[in-house]
Parts: sequence; structure tokens; C-alpha cells
Amino acid sequence: MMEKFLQQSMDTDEKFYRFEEQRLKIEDKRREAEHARELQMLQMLGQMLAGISSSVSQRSQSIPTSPPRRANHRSYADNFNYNAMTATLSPPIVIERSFSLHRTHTLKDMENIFQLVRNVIPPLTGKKHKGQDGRIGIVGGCREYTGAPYFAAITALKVGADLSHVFCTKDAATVIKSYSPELIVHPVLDSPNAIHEVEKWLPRLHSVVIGPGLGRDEVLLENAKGIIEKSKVKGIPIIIDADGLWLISQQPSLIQGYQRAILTPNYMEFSRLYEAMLRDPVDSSDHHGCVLRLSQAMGNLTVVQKGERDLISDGEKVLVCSHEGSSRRCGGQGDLLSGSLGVLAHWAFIAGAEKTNGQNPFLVAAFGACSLTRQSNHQAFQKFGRSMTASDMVSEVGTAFNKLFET
Ligand SMILES: NC(=O)C1=CN([C@@H]2O[C@H](COP(=O)(O)OP(=O)(O)OC[C@H]3O[C@@H](n4cnc5c(N)ncnc54)[C@H](O)[C@@H]3O)[C@@H](O)[C@H]2O)[C@@H](O)CC1
Ligand SMILES: Nc1ncnc2c1ncn2[C@@H]1O[C@H](COP(=O)(O)OP(=O)(O)OP(=O)(O)O)[C@@H](O)[C@H]1O
Repeated sequence: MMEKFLQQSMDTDEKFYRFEEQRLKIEDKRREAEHARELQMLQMLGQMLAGISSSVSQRSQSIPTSPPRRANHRSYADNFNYNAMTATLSPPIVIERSFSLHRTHTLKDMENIFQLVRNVIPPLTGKKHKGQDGRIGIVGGCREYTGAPYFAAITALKVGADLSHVFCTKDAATVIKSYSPELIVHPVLDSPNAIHEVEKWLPRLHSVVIGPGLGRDEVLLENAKGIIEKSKVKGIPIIIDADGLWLISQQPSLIQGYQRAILTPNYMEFSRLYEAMLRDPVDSSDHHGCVLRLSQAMGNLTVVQKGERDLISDGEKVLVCSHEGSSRRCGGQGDLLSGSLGVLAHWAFIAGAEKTNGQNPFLVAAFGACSLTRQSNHQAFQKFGRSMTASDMVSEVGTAFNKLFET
């Protein structure tokens, strides 16, 4: 009787997910068509303006052309045509100028980006069902590191995702479950068919965060590699952090050119990646240039270099997030960042070009996640000072989010 009931409930779940996937696909197609129409109109407008003003057309010649795109995958740009916009619009109208952030970005620039983050946040309505606001997967968690995947996964929920899955080793699973009943925990990462076990869930996930607490065990890294490859095939946004970045610094081609990926290196991780890709040490007098070059070398995927100021680049622009945090650097802060980015990347990705003003949605998402992490850090530090830990920051995520984005 019980088995029958369970089977029925699984069937219902299955049907629900299948239905939702179809609904999302239809919605994607509708948005793509809408964007294509808008782009066509903008291109016509651009051509008209170029014809009218010779000074404007001179300026348009100085727009840097997009670096060559790799043709071996269907890139994010194919969907949202972000590059087509920056390359063909002449002149690059106001939105472009207001986002060409240099060292001296203004408060107004910052406010503009905050507004774009607000735009992509889905409204809370009574009409939605569970899962619609985000199903996020975290790949990581092993015997040594159980906190990191927990911080990432719980932050994803607190930012507003509906479901947060952790794919970790058998050892780590019970521990992670004991931290929180809200997380769905799969003890599969060290199983012989780990890749297949995770692949089964990929159609239900909107984004995956690879690396928090993954460790550097050969078998786990190999499984993470397989999961990245399967996620790429499905076109899922991938956030790579911590030991996931270790893997990428060993095998950059694994993610190179996949523009739905966001890398979130700290100082050490950035240096490793930079040296692996550019064959040069990081130039400490030119942080902007370094993050720009790394993104370009990786095929224009989004790079978030964390630090005193977070630098975010897609190889064409560099955004700076220097939102006030604190001087406390306890472990786990980066995990909050990658978890929140998992949700924001999904929201920005499906929001469409009109919501992000034609800007790369992953830049907008990264700026949102950095600001949120720093604001949570700031609030927790106000309360706890030197004794502040990552858990204290997790407790602040809700109010930090409201303060930044819901006002
Ligand atoms: N509670 C947990 O389970 C936590 C687990 N974590 C996991 O621990 C694993 C290893 O991460 P690590 O960051 O230690 O590994 P790394 O090998 O990347 O870092 C090595 C060392 O670099 C140092 N470092 C960092 N920033 C630096 C800077 N600006 N200048 C000079 N040195 C700097 C750190 O102190 C660290 O000891 C990852 O899987 C990560 O997710 C961390 O996320 C922290 C919390
Ligand atoms: N010097 C700093 N001043 C202010 N904020 C900082 C500073 N360094 C890092 N941060 C912020 O802390 C967050 C996490 O960055 P950090 O460099 O601690 O990541 P990490 O080392 O990968 O973390 P984890 O311990 O989770 O592995 C980022 O949002 C970043 O903005």
C-alpha cells in the first residue's frame, strides 16, 4: 500500500517536472522571439542614428569588437544576442556608457546596476508552484568539508530558490542533512556511477555550483569533470568555485568558451588560473587588466575576482563591487557568494534582455551576489565583531537582500 502510494507520488512529481520543463522551454522560445524583434528595431534605430551624426559614427568605430566566439557550442550569446547588440548598435547608446565602469565609477553607476539586479528578481505571487523560482544544485562536500556545500546550498534557499540540492560523498551526506532539514542531499559523488546519478537530476536543475568543499581527491575531481560536461550539454548555467577552480586550473579547456559559466576565484585561485592560462604571473599593479585578460583567455566567460574590491568581467567590461563589507575574513564567505550566485545567475539568465537593459545577465547576477555577500558580512560584523562566522552571515542574508533589492 505504502509502496503504491510512494510510486504514485513519484509519478506525480515526474509529471510535474516534465510539464514544467515544457512550460519553461515554451517561455524561453517566446522570449527569444521577443528579443529578436527588439534587436531588429534597435539595429534599425542604430543605423538611423549613425546616418544622422558623423561624430557619433566616429565614436562607433572605436567600440572594441567582440573577441572571436567559439563555434563549437551554442553560446549564451546566441540566445540573448548580447554581443550582437554591443557590436552592431551604433552608437552604443546611454546604457553602454553608463556601464563602462572604470576605476572611478559613480554612485549613479552603482545604483544603475542595483536596479538591474532588482529587475531580474522574480515577483512573489500566489500563482506559482514549488520549483518555479529556482532549483539549484551544489556539487561538493566530502569527508573533510561539509560546511562549504551547506553554506552555498542554504544561502541559495535564503536568497529565494525553492529547492536546493547537494550532491556530495556518502560520508558527508548525513552530516550535511543534520545541519538543515531544508536541503535535499544526494550521497552519490563517490559512487561508481556518480556522473550518471547527478545527470538524472540535471533536467530539473536551473543552475549548478561546482566546487564548494569538493576536495582534491582524484576520483571526485574526475566526477566533477563529468558533471560539468553533462551540464554544458544541457546549457545549464554553471558557477565554479573553490576546488572546482582547482580542476579548471589543471584543465582549462573543460570550461573554456562556455559563456554560461561564472568563475569565482579568490586571490589564490585567481593566481593559479591566471598563470595556467596566461603563462605569466598576475600583475599586481593592473587588477582590472588581469581579470579582463583572464576572462578573454577563457573565451569570455564571466570571472569574479573576489577581494577587497570584487572585480567582475566578461572580457569586455569590468564591473567593480566595493560595497561595504568588513575586515573579518572567516572561512565560508565565498560559499555564500557562490550559492547566491547560483540563484541570481538563473534569474538573470531567464529574465531577458529588456530586464537587464541588454547587459550580460551574468555580470548583473555577479554584481548582485557580491553586493549581497558583502552586505551580509557587514551586518553580521556589526553584531558580532571578531567572533562573526559564516553562519552569522547566513542569518543576515534575508535582511541584507531586502535592504539592497526590495526597497
Ligand atoms: N567549513 C567548510 O567546510 C569550509 C570549507 N572550505 C573548503 O576548503 C577547500 C579549500 O579551500 P582553500 O581556500 O583553503 O584552498 P586554497 O588552496 O585555494 O587556498 C590555500 C590557501 O591560500 C590562502 N589564501 C587565501 N586568500 C589569500 C590571499 N588573499 N593572500 C594570501 N593567501 C591567501 C588561504 O588561507 C588558504 O590557506 C575548498 O573546498 C573550500 O570550499 C572553505 O570554503 C571554507 C569553509
Ligand atoms: N579584503 C576584503 N574586504 C572586503 N570584502 C572582502 C575582502 N576579501 C574578500 N571579501 C568578500 O568576501 C567574499 C568571499 O571572498 P573570499 O576571498 O573570502 O572567498 P573564499 O576564500 O573563496 O571563501 P571560502 O572561505 O568560502 O572558500 C566576497 O564576496 C568578497 O567580496
